[in-house]
Amino acid sequence: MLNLLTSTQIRQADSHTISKDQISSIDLMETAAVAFTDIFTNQYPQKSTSISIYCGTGNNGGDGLAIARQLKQRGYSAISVKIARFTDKASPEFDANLKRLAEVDVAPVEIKNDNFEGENAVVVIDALLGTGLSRPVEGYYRALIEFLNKIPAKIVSVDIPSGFCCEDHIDPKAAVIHSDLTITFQLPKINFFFPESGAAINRFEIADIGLDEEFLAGQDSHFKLIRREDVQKILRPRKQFSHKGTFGHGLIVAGSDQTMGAALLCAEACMQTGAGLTTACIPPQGLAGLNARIPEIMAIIRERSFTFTDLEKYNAIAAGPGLGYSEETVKLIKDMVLKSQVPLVIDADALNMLSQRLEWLKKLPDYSILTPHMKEFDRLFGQHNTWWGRVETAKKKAAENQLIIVLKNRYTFIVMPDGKVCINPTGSPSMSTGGMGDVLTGMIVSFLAQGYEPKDAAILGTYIHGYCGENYPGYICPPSALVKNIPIKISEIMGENWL
Ligand SMILES: NC(=O)C1=CN([C@@H]2O[C@H](COP(=O)(O)OP(=O)(O)OC[C@H]3O[C@@H](n4cnc5c(N)ncnc54)[C@H](OP(=O)(O)O)[C@@H]3O)[C@@H](O)[C@H]2O)[C@@H](O)CC1
Ligand SMILES: Nc1ncnc2c1ncn2[C@@H]1O[C@H](COP(=O)(O)OP(=O)(O)O)[C@@H](O)[C@H]1O
Ligand SMILES: [K+]
Repeated sequence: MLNLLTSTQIRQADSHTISKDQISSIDLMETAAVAFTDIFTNQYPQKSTSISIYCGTGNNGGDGLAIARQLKQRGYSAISVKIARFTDKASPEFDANLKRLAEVDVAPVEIKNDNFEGENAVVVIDALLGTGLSRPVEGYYRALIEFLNKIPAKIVSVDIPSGFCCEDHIDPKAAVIHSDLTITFQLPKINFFFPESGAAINRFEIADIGLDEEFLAGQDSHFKLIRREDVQKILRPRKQFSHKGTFGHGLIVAGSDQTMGAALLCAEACMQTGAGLTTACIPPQGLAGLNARIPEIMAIIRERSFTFTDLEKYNAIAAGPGLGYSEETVKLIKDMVLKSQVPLVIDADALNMLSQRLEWLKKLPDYSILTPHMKEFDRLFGQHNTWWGRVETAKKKAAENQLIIVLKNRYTFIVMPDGKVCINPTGSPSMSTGGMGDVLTGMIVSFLAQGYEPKDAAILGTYIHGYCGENYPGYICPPSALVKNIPIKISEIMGENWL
């Protein structure tokens, strides 16, 4: 997994690379400028595009000046450079790049107060402030950022949108550039994955600047980004002499009169993800639908006062999707919490029951997996004002109770009992449709049933769920369509190894 680092750690990686590879800071900046320009020119190949580059006087501004020179040398003819010179301080690399800019015949304009001139460029490159941000942005910088956010130009930020806080709580009132594209150096920054960054970051791309990989991987960090190769390493091919018993038996306790679809989606996801057997425990009204839609799935009919006498025959159990909240269902779930010998996947209504009975948290089998969305999470663990706060709480609760918490969003956070936070990169807004979480629960329980470790089941389920959704060729991805694609998508990820 990719080790995600704080701004301070990335600065240390810069310095380490400079001393180890015996390259100068100015040369590293040049590498960064070239890597940025390669991506930028792919996005904007038209050399007549009018481009204004706004530079601060630190190293982010130094990058901006080097990028201006690169663009000019590559034949971009309509380049203008604006320097926000609000203090007397300037970094040596900034000064050096300012001198080099004269070589390509670009004369920068200096901005010294908030008397900004109109800006007609089609593209603005934002190189005002980078990871050296040391305090909230105020004064002329704030005014300039607010000015740039109002003009119609597309904004491409260098490394981070100016004013962006790379880790810790994001202040919604902070002055920050609203970028269309952020081209970031070496590593995505931790807060790129937090929902509050949505205003500042529409999308980002990574420019490799050759920092020492070993050093980056060796830094202490709780945040890891899941990559395709991690998933490929975990997935096991199905062996020739395997049979349905090899792949486990998943039980789905779900569904009520009004929300039977949740049970059907969850059970189908379990089957399509490869469990040997899937049983859905549903009310009698769901039986006809289940048999008609998914004949592969067995049913246990849940009449009033139903209790399980044979829980031990299931290799994995999921509870909650569309289950409904009644005295009967609470009793059923309580029984499972106390009796199950295998980790449970707890979702939807079962999570809401848990939030009223927090004493169950300690009683759940170790490595049980909770799959809350934001509202379910706050119902469980209290109201949070920021996602950073939510993730901090998830780390604490996962450790205290030896649980895995799958906190769902655009980038789902999979929080492990040891405090590790694995961030899932896959998925798309086409997946924001009711029923999508039910499918995720079915996929996770399926991997558990097949014998994967709970932490691996959570990673596989979440990554592959998002992968199926992001590749769906349509404006929305209906959960019932996603579910049919799961087997093909798993073999696509596995490549030649799928059998
Ligand atoms: N060789 C390398 O290291 C490489 C670095 N690279 C690039 O360097 C960037 C980091 O550069 P950096 O450290 O110089 O910081 P940067 O973001 O330009 O700003 C610092 C200046 O801003 C000031 N300032 C801070 N907060 C402020 C505020 N709220 N409002 C107003 N001013 C504020 C601060 O002042 P001070 O805090 O000292 O008062 C200082 O003067 C990084 O993002 C990447 O783009 C790449 O080229 C790769 C190689
Ligand atoms: N914009 C998005 N980008 C990526 N994934 C998304 C997006 N919107 C929703 N999802 C995914 O879809 C699922 C929705 O789950 P949930 O809210 O529990 O749905 P439901 O309760 O309707 O089943 C989560 O796994 C979430 O990560
Ligand atoms: K910037």
